[in-house]
Amino acid sequence: TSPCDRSVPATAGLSHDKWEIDPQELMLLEELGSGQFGVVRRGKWRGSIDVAVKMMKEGTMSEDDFIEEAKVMTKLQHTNLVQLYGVCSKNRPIFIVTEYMRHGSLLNYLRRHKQSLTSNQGLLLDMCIQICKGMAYLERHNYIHRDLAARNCLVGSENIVKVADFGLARYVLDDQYTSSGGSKFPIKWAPPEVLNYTRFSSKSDVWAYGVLMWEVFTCGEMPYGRLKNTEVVERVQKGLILEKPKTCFKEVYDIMRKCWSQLPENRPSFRVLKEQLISVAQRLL
Ligand SMILES: CN1CCN(C(=O)c2ccc(Nc3nc(-c4cccc(NC(=O)c5ccc(C(C)(C)C)cc5)c4)cn4ccnc34)cc2)CC1
Repeated sequence: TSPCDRSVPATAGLSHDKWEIDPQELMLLEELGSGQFGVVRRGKWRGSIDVAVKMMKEGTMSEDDFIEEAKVMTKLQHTNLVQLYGVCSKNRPIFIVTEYMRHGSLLNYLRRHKQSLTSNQGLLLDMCIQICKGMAYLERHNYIHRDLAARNCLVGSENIVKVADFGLARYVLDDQYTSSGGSKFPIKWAPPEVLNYTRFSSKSDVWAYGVLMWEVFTCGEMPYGRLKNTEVVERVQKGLILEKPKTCFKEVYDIMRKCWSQLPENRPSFRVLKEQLISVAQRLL
């Protein structure tokens, strides 16, 4: 049933704000895993719509700020963004309800299908293009992700790939995650200006996107292998970059390298990246 379904009394949406979901309309099913915030479960909304429900462990996020932001997030709609349907904020823990992606995180998908994916450059490039389209939409709406990585993208049916949890990083309370010196900070996906001044922008998302491309073409290897965070910071600041993945066209690696320009202004926008990747795909495949 779509929200404009007439079978629901017209006033129904008015009593609740439309981003507020009535928990009685949710049926919680199996656990999908747990992340930074606690348990995530598959569910059914209004009996038929497949959803993922993040149950936010108390004290893990600044809830009121997030609930305010959820109104904006529900308006961000694109085929390559995991759609936020709404929140259940009237009781604790709060629930974040999104569309369901049946194949889980892109990182686990790459690792699970490494055998068949390694030889399929076309599919790997298509995954990168899909994510780039989602990120170009966020860029157009001046929306910064702040934690773009293969672990934060999700895979649905027919090799659909979508960007998830955009903007959520701002509401994490754990300073091990939020401060660049913290043990949980995603150092390996951060550009120099984020490491030095935590200056996030769409151009810092572009740097992270370059690392995500490297994750895709290595089918889920850990960037910089077992190097410690301090060693990675040193290398990045010296301008050392990730080497070309074995199974990756040189033209594709050249695009990755542009995402790792030291200065943000020398990195391409997602809009430009999308055009470059599509033309490489047309030429090479
Ligand atoms: C054949 N395989 C069997 C195993 N398998 C699964 O179990 C599986 C299937 C579907 C899954 N889908 C989803 N899984 C999740 C999910 C599951 C566990 C953890 C998380 N992630 C989080 O909770 C989380 C992510 C990021 C962040 C910050 C703020 C740091 C950026 C905070 C919290 C998401 C969210 N989803 C949103 C839409 N669809 C899903 C997840 C797992 C995949 C398929």
